[in-house]
Amino acid sequence: MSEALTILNRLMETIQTRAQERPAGSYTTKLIEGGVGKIGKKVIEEAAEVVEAAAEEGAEGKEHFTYEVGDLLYHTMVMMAWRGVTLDDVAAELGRREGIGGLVEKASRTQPGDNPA
Ligand SMILES: N=c1c2ncn([C@@H]3O[C@H](COP(=O)(O)OP(=O)(O)OP(=O)(O)O)[C@@H](O)[C@H]3O)c2ncn1[C@@H]1O[C@H](COP(=O)(O)O)[C@@H](O)[C@H]1O
Repeated sequence: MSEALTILNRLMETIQTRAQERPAGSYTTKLIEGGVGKIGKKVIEEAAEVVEAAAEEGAEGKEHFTYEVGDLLYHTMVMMAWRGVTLDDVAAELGRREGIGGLVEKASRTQPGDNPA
């Protein structure tokens, strides 16, 4: 397994354990106990910060963008744990989509007479 996947798996395990055991003094516990409202607020906030940082130029901008993507991934993974969805579940969904172009998939959902987006 790549180093990146090892770290993502380890982080997910930590988050899932926090979600089960709810230790005091854990930020993950606070998020999980706040439910979809609290976690969702952070996911939206971090997504906006990712978009903002993506426009920043240079090596510093890239570093900031990478930092914000880390925040977004962490908070999305907390939402997954709260919802009982695993990394394997999401990977399986992405695997199911492999080879199906986005535009082809969209066309398959579009009914004749629909207003093209
Ligand atoms: N990867 C992360 C991680 N990434 C980001 N964060 C936290 O996410 C928050 C990001 O929110 P902001 O940048 O908006 O900072 P803030 O203003 O302090 O946040 P708010 O108080 O407004 O929610 C910060 O508190 C970060 O520390 C994380 N907190 C925890 N982890 C991982 O989760 C593990 C368990 O953490 P605890 O549950 O806290 O023990 C840690 O060992 C890490 O591996």
